[in-house]
Amino acid sequence: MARKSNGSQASIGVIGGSGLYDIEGLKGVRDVRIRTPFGAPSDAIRVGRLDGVSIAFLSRHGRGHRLNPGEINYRANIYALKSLGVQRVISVSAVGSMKERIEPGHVVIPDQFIDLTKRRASTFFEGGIVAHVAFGEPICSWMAQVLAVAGEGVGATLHRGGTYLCMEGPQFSTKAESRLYRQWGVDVIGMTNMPEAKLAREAELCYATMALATDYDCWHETEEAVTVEAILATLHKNVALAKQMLKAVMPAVADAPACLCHRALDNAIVTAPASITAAVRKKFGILTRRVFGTKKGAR
Ligand SMILES: CSC[C@H]1O[C@H](OP(=O)(O)O)[C@H](O)[C@@H]1O
Ligand SMILES: Nc1ncnc2[nH]cnc12
Repeated sequence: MARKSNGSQASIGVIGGSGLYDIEGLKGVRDVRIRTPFGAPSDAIRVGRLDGVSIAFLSRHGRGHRLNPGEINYRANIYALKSLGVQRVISVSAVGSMKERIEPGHVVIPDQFIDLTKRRASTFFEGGIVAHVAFGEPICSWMAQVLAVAGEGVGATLHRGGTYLCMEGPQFSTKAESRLYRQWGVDVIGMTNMPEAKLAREAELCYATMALATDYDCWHETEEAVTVEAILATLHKNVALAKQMLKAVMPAVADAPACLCHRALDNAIVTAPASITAAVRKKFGILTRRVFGTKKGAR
């Protein structure tokens, strides 16, 4: 069950991407500024209730869209959500379509990722503690299912499953790259879901993405190559749909059953407990408390 709001706590986190800088209809709103051992998140986190369900909303690029995809402190964002009690994260993202059948305006719920990012901190587990979490199924299948049902319920043209390729950016792809990714079978392209999804898994949070197609990137022979102008035009329409989907999905997410995502660190930490210093244990507090607390340390 979702934890009901006790002021600054929420069990569901929403990370709003391009075009989604706020959520309408939140009641009892509080903006919480959080400092984490990994630095500052993209913005203050807005905590409130949507139809009685407590949620924490974070603008990925910051309000006003101040951070490019490579500048986002993904570790701080995920850590900050975890520190508010969040257990499930819904990511909302603008993406380019790599398939003819995925038209701008459609919604994709990806189930796989290809990570081509190059210069981002992509793990919490370094500097004295090593962990290797399983990532063969990077998306929480239960969350993906309820997002799909919510999308279909509000009339979205929705594609269940698909591979999201995450590029470094901030420049868009070359045509050669775009054609290559199509040969790989990629469905959508974006710049932000990696390492976000990896970090969510390390933090034992469920994670699923509502990917809003805004353009056909630059591979398409007859459509114009992607521009920010075209993306923003489609985004304004998409964002209304995203907000409807978020509202529709909340009751189901709030009543979610226990999930394996919440045990991702079971058997993942390889550092011998005796080798983990007190300072490292302190820094990793909320991330490792469950495993160290229940197992008297990892193997
Ligand atoms: C302004 S379009 C390009 C921008 O939009 C996507 O971000 P997000 O996933 O946060 O919606 C894409 O990855 C780029 O960062
Ligand atoms: N074509 C594209 N490439 C990368 N990120 C995007 N976000 C939206 N459209 C995109």
